[in-house]
Amino acid sequence: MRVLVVTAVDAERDAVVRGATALGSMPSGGAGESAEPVAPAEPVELAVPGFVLRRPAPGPEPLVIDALAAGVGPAAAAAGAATALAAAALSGSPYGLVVSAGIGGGFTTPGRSAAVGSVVVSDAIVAADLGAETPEGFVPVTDLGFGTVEHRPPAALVRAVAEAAGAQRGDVLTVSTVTGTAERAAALVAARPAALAEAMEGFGVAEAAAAHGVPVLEIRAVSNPVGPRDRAAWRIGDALEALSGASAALRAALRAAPPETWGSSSDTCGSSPACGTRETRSTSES
Ligand SMILES: O=C(O)c1cccc(C(=O)CC[C@H]2O[C@@H](n3cnc4c(=O)[nH]cnc43)[C@H](O)[C@@H]2O)c1
Repeated sequence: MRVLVVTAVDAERDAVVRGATALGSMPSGGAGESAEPVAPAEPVELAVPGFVLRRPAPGPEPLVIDALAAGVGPAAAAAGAATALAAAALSGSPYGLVVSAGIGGGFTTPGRSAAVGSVVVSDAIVAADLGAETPEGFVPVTDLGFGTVEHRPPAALVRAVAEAAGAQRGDVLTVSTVTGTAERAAALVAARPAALAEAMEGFGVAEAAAAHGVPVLEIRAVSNPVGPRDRAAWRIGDALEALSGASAALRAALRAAPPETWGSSSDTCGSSPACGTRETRSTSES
């Protein structure tokens, strides 16, 4: 299977490549075996129009992981993901999974919270601010009769990756404006009580994946709490380290839980018109 991991910036992409390469360099069974690891091979660079993909050295399993830094925000993420997906489909080797990965903010809710340095795997990828402001409050685009505001990864895959990564599962919100007040953080959680993390790219990646009929997942390593702006509280190094670990876990989970175990109930596309008909999605559904 081929997997496309989309990050915002180079530092995140490199953390993903480091993690995915570490397990790939194990001689046979992966992490935990006593045999000496071989020296990891250098990642390979591949050009797609407008972007460069990095491919960690492959492991023994028939799994190819490509990592792409597409830029910050949902529009850049969607453009990068869609370009790579289209190039792969046209080359006759479509991706079987797309992952939005990077650092993010962690919510603190009455029931549970995502601490700095921890990892969140998405039960749902949610466009939290896609809609209209009205005198009665925020109205999501779906209530206006358009599109979708949520994509749901295959539940079995979410469980497998979260377990392998020692991560929490929860909703990951995509915002175009980083939350900077306690009031806004509380409003987001009130609208979406299962929210555990916030970032700026997941929904864009998910829309591109849905347009190609490919399952999607989001992994966020928490670099800061969601709430009042406090740059001094950021722990980007710790989060990138956690992202690396989660990328190794992703590779291990995909070995243990290949696509045929994900079940047929993935509602990645939901009712989104972006998914099109089965015919328009057929290039990557084999
Ligand atoms: O200047 C600020 O106060 C500020 C606060 C949080 C994040 C930023 C960014 O510019 C980071 C954007 C980048 O990192 C991801 N990210 C990390 N933490 C968050 C967050 O709390 N909310 C949303 N996005 C976050 C994001 O996906 C971008 O790729 C600036």
